[in-house]
Amino acid sequence: MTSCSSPAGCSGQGSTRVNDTQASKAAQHPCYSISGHHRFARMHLAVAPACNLQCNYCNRKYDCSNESRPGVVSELLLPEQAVAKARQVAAAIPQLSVVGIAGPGDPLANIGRTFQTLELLRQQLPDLKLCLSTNGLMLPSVIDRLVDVGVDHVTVTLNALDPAIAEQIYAWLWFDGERYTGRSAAQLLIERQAEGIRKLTEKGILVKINSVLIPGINDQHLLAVSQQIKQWGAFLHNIMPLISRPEHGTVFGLNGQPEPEADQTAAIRQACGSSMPQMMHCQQCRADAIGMLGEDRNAAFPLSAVPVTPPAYLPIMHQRAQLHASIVSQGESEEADACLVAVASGDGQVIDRHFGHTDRFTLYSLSAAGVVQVGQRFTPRYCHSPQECEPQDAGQDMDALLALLADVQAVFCARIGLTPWKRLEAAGIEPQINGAWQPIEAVLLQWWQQRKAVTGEMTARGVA
Ligand SMILES: C[S@@+](CC[C@H](N)C(=O)[O-])C[C@H]1O[C@@H](n2cnc3c(N)ncnc32)[C@H](O)[C@@H]1O
Ligand code: SF4
Ligand code: SF4
Repeated sequence: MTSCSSPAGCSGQGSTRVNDTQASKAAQHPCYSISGHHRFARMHLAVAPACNLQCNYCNRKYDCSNESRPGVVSELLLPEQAVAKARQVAAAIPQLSVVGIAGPGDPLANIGRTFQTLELLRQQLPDLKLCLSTNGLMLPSVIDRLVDVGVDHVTVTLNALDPAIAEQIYAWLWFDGERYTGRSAAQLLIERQAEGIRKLTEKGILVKINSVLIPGINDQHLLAVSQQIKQWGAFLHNIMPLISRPEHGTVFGLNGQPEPEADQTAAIRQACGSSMPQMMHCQQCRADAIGMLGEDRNAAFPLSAVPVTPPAYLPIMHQRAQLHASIVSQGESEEADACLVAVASGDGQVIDRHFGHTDRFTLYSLSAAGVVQVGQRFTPRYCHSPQECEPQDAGQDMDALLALLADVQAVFCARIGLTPWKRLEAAGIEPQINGAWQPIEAVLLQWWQQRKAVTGEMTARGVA
C-alpha cells in the first residue's frame, strides 16, 4: 500500500509519522496532500451563512463574483439545492473527490442546515469525502454526529492558545444563548477548540489547523500553536497570511492592520515546520469554490442551471472510480488484469466487518502499482442486527447495495449470510471471507496473485 511519512510531501522537518490509513485518507484530498492537489478537485457548498463568532479580519457581507477570498460567495444554497448542485458538479468534473462546507459563516453555527446537507450528501453521493471548516466553538458538541455521517476531514481555525493574544483577534462570540467578549470570550473559545481537536483526532478524523498570520499579534506565537497541535494529533498546519484591505470593511482592514510580507509568511512556516507538516499550497478559496485548487469554476454552475432532475449518480460514480484508480496508481490500473475490489473494515487495517453490518466499504485498486486505496463507499444498510443477517427477503436495500458495488470484482468481509453471498455471485461479484481478521493488504495481494496465476494459466490453455 502506498505510504508516506508526511502529508504527501508537505514541508516539515519535524513531520509526525503518518500511518497508512491516514495517508490513504489524505491522498485524495487536494488540500491535505500536495500530490493530490493537481489531480483531485474540491467543491465548497455555501449553506452556512451565520456565525457565532466575530473575527476582526472577517466580513461576510461583502459579495463579489470576481473576488477570491474566504467568506465570499455569490449565492447561498439550501441543503437540497446544494446537494443537487453537487450531483451536477460530480457529473461534470470527474476529478471531484471532496465536498466541504466552509461557510460563508461557520458550519457549526448553522447546525441544522449543515447536518441536513451532510446527510443528504452521504445518501446521494456515497463515495465523496465530506469535509468541514470551523472556528471550533461548537465542535465538542457534534463529534459523534460528524463521525456518524462519515466526515473524516475537519479544519479548525486556531489563531492563538493564549487568551491575551486571542482577545485581540476576536470581538465577541455567542455560546449557550450568552454573548461573551474580551478575555472570557477568548478563554472559552480556546478551551472548546482544544477539546474539539483532541476528540476529533481520538476518533481518527484527520484534522488540519488553519492559523491566520497577523503581524504584531500572533506572529511570534504560531510556533507554540504548531507545537501544541502536534501534541493533540493534528495532521497538517496551514498558516494563512492575513488579508486586510480597508475596502473589505473588516476591523483590521479599517484599522490599518498590516498584512504579512511573503518572506515573513515563508519564515514562520519554515520555523513551524520543525514541529508540524506545513500546508504550502492553500489558495485561500471562496466559500463556494469549485474545481482544482487554484481554479474556480463556480461561475459555470449557477443555481439557475442546476437540473431539476439530476443525472443518475451510480454510473457517474463507477466511471469516476476507474479514473481515480488510474490516478492513484499512476496509470498502472489501466492494465488489462487490473481490478477494483471492496473491503469491509472498521479500522482500515484488518478485514473485520460483516457484509451486512458495515456502514462503508473501502475500495482498492489491484494492479502493477500494487494494492492502492481508491476511496470509500457508504452503504444503504440492509441488515441492522445480527439476527437479521440472513434476510428472508433480500429486497430493496440489498438491490441498492449490489448497485453500489456493481463495478467491483470481489468483496472481502469477515462474515456474510448465504442469501447475500448468492446474490453477489449471481451479480458476478466474488464474495471472500478467507481473509477475515487478517491485514487487508496481505490478503488482497495474495488473492490478486492467485487470480493472475489462474488467468495466466487459462490464457496459456486458450480458454476464453
Ligand atoms: C471564512 S472561514 C469559514 C470557516 C469558519 N468560520 C472558520 O473561521 O474557520 C474559512 C477560513 O478563512 C479564514 N479567513 C477569513 N477571513 C480571512 C482573512 N481576512 N484573512 C485570512 N484568512 C481569513 C478563516 O480564518 C478560516 O480559516
Ligand atoms: S469564525 Fe469564520 S466565518 Fe466567523 S467571523 Fe471568523 S472567519 Fe468569519
Ligand atoms: S482555502 Fe485552502 S484549505 Fe481551504 S479548500 Fe482552499 S486550498 Fe484547501
